[in-house]
Amino acid sequence: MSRKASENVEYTLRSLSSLKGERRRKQPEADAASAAGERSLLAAAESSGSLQSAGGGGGGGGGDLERAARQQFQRDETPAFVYVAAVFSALGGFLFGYDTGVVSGAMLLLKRQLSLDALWQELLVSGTVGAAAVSALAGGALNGVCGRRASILLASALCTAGSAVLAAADNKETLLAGRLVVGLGIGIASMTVPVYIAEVSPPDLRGRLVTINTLFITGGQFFASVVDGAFSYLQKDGWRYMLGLAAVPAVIQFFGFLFLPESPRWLIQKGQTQKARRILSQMRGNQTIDEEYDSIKNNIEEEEKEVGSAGPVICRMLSYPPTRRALIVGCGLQMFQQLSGINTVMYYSATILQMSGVEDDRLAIWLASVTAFTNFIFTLVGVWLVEKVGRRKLTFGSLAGTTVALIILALGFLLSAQVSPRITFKPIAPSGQNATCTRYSYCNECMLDPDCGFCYRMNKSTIIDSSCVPVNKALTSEAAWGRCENETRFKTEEVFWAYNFCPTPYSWTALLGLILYLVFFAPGMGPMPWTVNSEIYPLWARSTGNACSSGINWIFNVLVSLTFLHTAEYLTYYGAFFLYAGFAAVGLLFIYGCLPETKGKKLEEIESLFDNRLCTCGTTDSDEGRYIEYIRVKGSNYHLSDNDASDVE
Ligand SMILES: O[C@H]1[C@H](O)[C@@H](O)[C@H](O)[C@@H](O)[C@H]1O
Repeated sequence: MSRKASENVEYTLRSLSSLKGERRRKQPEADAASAAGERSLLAAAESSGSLQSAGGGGGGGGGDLERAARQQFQRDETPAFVYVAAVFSALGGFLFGYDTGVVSGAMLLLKRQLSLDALWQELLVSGTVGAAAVSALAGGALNGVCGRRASILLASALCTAGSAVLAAADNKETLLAGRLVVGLGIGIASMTVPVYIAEVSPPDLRGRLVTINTLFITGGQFFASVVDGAFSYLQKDGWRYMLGLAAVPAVIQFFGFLFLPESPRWLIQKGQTQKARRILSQMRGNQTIDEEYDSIKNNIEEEEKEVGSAGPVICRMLSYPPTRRALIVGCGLQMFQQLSGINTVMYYSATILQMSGVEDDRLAIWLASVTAFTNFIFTLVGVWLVEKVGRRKLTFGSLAGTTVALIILALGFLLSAQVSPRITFKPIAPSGQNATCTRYSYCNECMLDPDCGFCYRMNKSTIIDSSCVPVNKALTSEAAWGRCENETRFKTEEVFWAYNFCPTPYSWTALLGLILYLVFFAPGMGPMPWTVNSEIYPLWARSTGNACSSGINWIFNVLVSLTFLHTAEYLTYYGAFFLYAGFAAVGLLFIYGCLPETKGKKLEEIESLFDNRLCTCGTTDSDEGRYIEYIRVKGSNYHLSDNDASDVE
C-alpha cells in the first residue's frame, strides 16, 4: 500500500508495525527468516548465490519472496513527492539549456534588426555564459548561507526578470542587461539544482534523479532549437518570442518552489532539526528516517571535529586531503566535459550538416534541432543506465566513444580539406569593397576565413566557376556582392553558396562523426560530471565544491566556444577536432585513474572513497561484486540498498 506524501505524516511506531504486519501476512516465509535476529541478511554477496532461490524450496523461496517484498517495499517507499521536487528543480536545467541554446537562432534575426556587429553578437552570446560562471562560483556562499530552496527561488526570479527584459528590449544595451541577468540565474541554478536533488533523493534513486537535471538541460536545448526554427519565419520581432518564452518555465519553477521544502540536510546543518525530520519523513514515505537522520547528524558532528569550522570553506577543503581529492575529481570531470567540445559540436552542427550536402539554410536550422533531439534522447539512455552500470563505467565508456567520434569528425574535415575544390574564377571586387577573399586559391583557405564564402556552379557532379567572395555579415546565407549576392538569384544564376564549409564527396564522414559523438557523449559525459559532483563532497563542503566545479564548467564552456574560430583558423577545422580528441584522450586517463564508483552509496559514505591516494585506478570497484542489502526485520527499520557489510548483524 503506498502512502501519499501529501498526508505529511511522520510515521509512528504503531503505523510502522501495522505496515510490517501487513507485509507479514503477505510473506509468512519472509517473516520466519526474519525472526532469527534484529536484522536479517537478505542478499549477501549476490554472486555467492546463498539466497538465490533458483526455483528452490524453503530458504530459496523465502529469498525470492523477501526479494519481492523488498522490491515492493522499495516501490512503496519513494513518494511521488520526491519526483515532484526533482522535476520542479530540474526546470532550472531546462532554463540552462533553453537560454544557452535559443540565442543562436535569435541572433540571426537580431543582428539584422539591430545591425549588431561581431563584438555585440559575441557579447550577447557569451555574456550569459560568463555571467553564469560568476554566479555559479558565488552560488556556493549563497547556498551555504540561505539554503538550496532560497537559491533556486532567486535563480528562477532572475530568469523571469531577465527574460521579460529581453522580450521588451529595444536596444542592444538593454538586451545585454537581460542576457546578463538570465546568466546570473542559470549559473546559480546549475550549481544548486543537482545538490538539492541529490540531498532529497534516496541513495538507490539519486543518480537517476540528478541525471534528470541534465535531461532537462538537453530538453531545453532541443526545445530552443524548435522555437528558433518556428520563429525564424517571423523576421521582425521573432527574437522577442524566442528570448522571452523562457519566462514560462521560470515562473512555473518559482511558484512550484514556494510550496516545496528546503533540503533536510541543509536544515540539519543549520540546527533546524525538527523541521528537517518532518521534511525527511515526508520524503521517505513509509520508511523510518531515524537511521538516515542520525547518520547525517553524526556525520556533521564528526566532520566538524575532524576539519574544524574556522576559515573559509575552500581553504578547509584544500587543506583536508579527502575533500581536496574530491574537488580535483569534480573539477577535472567538468573541465574534460567542456574540453571534449560538446558546445562547439552542437553549435556547428548546422555547418557540419551543410557540409554534408544540406544546402538550404532553413533546412539546416531544422536539422540542427535533430542534433539537439539526438543529444536529448541519448541523455535519456544515461538516465536509464546510471543506476545499472554505475557512474564510473558509464563515464569512461562514454568518453572513450566520444574520443573515437572526434577522430572520425576530424578525419571528415581532413579528407574534405585534402580534396578541397580549387578556385577557378576571380571576380573583380566593386570599388570600395573588400577584395581579400578573392586572393585565395582553394576553397579550404576561403572557408577558414570567417569573412569569406565559396560561390560555385555545378556541372553534373563537378564544381565549376568557383570563386571566393566576402560574406554578407548581416546574412551569412548570402555573399556581400557578386553572383551569390542574393538568395533569389541562386536559382536563376544556377549558383550555390557555401559559408563555413566546402562541398566535397567526403563530407558524410563528418556527419557520421557528429552522430556518433552525440550517441556516445550524451549518456555519460553530458550528465555524469553534474551527477558525480552532487555526490562526492561531504555536507560542509558540498555547496562550495559544486560552486567551484560548476564555475569550471562555465569557464571552460566560454573558453572553448570563444577560441573555436581562432583555433580553426590556426589549426584548421580538422586540427581543432583533433585537439579536442587529444583532450578527450587525456580525460580518459583521468577518469580511469581517479573516478571512484559512487553508485548506491549513501551521501555520508562517499567521503571515505577519497580517504586514500587520489588515483587508485578504480580499485574501489573491487567490492562491487559484494553487493549487500539488508532489511531490518525486527524493530522498525526497513533499510535497503546499503552496501556496508559491517552494519549487518
Ligand atoms: O551537461 C551539459 C549538456 O551536455 C549540454 O548539452 C551542454 O551544452 C552543457 O554544456 C553541458 O554542461
